[in-house]
Amino acid sequence: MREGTEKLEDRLRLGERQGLESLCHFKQCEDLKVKYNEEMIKRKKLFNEVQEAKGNIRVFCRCRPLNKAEISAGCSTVVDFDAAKDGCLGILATGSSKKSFRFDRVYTPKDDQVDVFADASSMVISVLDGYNVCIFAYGQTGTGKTFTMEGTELNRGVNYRTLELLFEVSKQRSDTFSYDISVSVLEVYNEQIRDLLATGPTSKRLEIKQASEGSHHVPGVVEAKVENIKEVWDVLQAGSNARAVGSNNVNEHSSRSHCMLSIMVKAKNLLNGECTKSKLWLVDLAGSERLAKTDVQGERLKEAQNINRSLSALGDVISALAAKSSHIPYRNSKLTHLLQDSLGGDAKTLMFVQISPSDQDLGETLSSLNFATRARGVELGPVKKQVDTSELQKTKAMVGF
Ligand SMILES: Nc1ncnc2c1ncn2[C@@H]1O[C@H](COP(=O)(O)OP(=O)(O)OP(=O)(O)O)[C@@H](O)[C@H]1O
Repeated sequence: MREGTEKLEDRLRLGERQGLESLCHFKQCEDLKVKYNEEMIKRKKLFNEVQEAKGNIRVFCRCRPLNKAEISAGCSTVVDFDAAKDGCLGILATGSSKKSFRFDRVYTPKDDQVDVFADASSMVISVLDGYNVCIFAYGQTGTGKTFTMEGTELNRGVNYRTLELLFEVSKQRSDTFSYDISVSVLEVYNEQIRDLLATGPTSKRLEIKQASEGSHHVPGVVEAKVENIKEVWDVLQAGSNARAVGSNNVNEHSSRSHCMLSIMVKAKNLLNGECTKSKLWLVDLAGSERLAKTDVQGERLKEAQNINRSLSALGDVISALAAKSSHIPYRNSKLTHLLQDSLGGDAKTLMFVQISPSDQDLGETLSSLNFATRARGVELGPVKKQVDTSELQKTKAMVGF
């Protein structure tokens, strides 16, 4: 009898434990369901934002503050931010006339790096969903292109924040997706491509090739696989240092070359085996100001001609896209040829047009704003994922489809 009671008690304890376990399991399922629904709402929001972004080149305009030299020289501000919240910007041209411009966003000198990146983040994340993306900063020297893209150690810019966000989102999605992220850092100077991550002597000329599936790449360029944000910082620093090594005057040199960070993403959907390959370009362009022909000669003249040529080529590509021309002249410069997959077609493009507030820079400011206005009119093609079908076929074969 006593033995029977003990057995009964054991069975009750076992039943209680199993009951608790299934309750826990139920609770876990409920938590997962909530998490799943939250994730789906987030994805839908992102999808809507990306859909909204399709169909044109988005243009964000950012104006830096007047600098110390300008203040002590008594320069005045020609930019009117009264309607900046609505994407409108006024430029007080000569006399009392005012010229108005409209962009997707307008940032005043008071807006910080966090404000700027918040608006770019949905486009950045879409690279994890298989879209090609290009974000570039355009403008006169000294207007803050490098500040927006690279930032400073204490005030990091779009490049670092992009990778930080990509790691964060890929971690959140680790139940359903696996991601491989690698990074290349290139510089285009005088129409020559330089690999800023290459170590040792690099006498080899780097050229752009088209792969069989149509995408463009530079054979031989270092693609550094990055697993976490610490590694990213090291890679970005290595690129930045290499840029400095190649020149006597870093700032001078940086205004005369295009610095291009390429982030390659290979994604695998763990549920259906679908694989995508996509690329995100983050580009700090050379200064867009036109130098008077009489002011420059020798090496400086060659630099200026190459910058003019490549920025004109960028303008021509944008115009051809706007005109829905059957031929888009990507190959007229190294810059546009490199960006080919991420400019036009089914890619998403974001341009930061950087301006100075100073009356001394009025001419260059108007020229940059006109360039950006033309770019904003460009309609791109339908949104399509860069599905890597070879990987999909491999996975399907493995699971016996
Ligand atoms: N929004 C901003 N807020 C505060 N300082 C800024 C801002 N934008 C630019 N600056 C400062 O202005 C100076 C010039 O900026 P930066 O070097 O980024 O210009 P740039 O357009 O990249 O020039 P370059 O073409 O010569 O490379 C830097 O000292 C930078 O810190």
